[in-house]
Amino acid sequence: MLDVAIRRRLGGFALEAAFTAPSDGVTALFGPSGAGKSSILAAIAGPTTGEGHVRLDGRDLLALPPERRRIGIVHQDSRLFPHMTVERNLRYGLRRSDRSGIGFDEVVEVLAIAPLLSRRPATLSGGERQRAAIGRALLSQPDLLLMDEPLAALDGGRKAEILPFLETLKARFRLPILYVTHHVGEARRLADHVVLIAEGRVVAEGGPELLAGAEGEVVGVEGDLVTIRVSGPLPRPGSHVTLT
Ligand SMILES: Nc1ncnc2c1ncn2[C@@H]1O[C@H](COP(=O)(O)OP(=O)(O)OP(=O)(O)O)[C@@H](O)[C@H]1O
Repeated sequence: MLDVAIRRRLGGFALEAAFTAPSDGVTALFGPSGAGKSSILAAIAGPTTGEGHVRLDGRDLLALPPERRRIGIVHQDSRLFPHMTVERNLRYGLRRSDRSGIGFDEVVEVLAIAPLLSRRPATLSGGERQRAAIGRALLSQPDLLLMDEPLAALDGGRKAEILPFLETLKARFRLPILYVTHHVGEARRLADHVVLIAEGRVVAEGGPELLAGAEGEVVGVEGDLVTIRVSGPLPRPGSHVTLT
């Protein structure tokens, strides 16, 4: 199990978040813009500057320097090395690791990267770049995978293209994955566990049924009222959905 308790002051923003996540499967950190989701990931992966702990199966990762925590990160923009082919980007991740568990061929197969191996990032579509970035993160043999809105830069069609890959990788690699999003559909489709964040705090935590009946994008949380902006030909645009 992953047990997170973080307290940080970031300028005028107070982050005080505590939640648990299963050691296998996707935990969606879900909430409106500015809620503190990315700051939680930064606190887990970055230098230890505040109070708290991030215990993975009882071991506190914050007691280790960031480079020894075995955390893989996928950002909204792929951050692949532009001068390297996809294959060299992937092997870079592999080389950094002194363990072998997740294999190169397996990652290439699961993410269907084989046709992209000899190409450079600038020649790839946004979705292809993200698949390569996910592959690189997996090949660093992480004990924990952090994904910070990995689909946010993609349009609807590209998003739909990547979601099945994410479903396969969570089933295949059996890692704890913290997945930041403010899209209900993504959270509901991928998450085994949902943590709702607002104003630096956890306001609700539970199974994906927490999001049953909601569709769209979270724009606000106040007490029990979660405001979702509904997009597309769905119920009534602007309608409010209460999650209890
Ligand atoms: N180093 C910092 N100094 C001052 N304020 C900060 C710092 N880092 C984050 N913040 C503030 O903390 C709040 C939370 O930001 P954060 O990026 O974690 O939110 P988020 O939920 O990830 O939002 P989004 O969905 O828009 O990415 C914001 O108000 C941000 O301005």
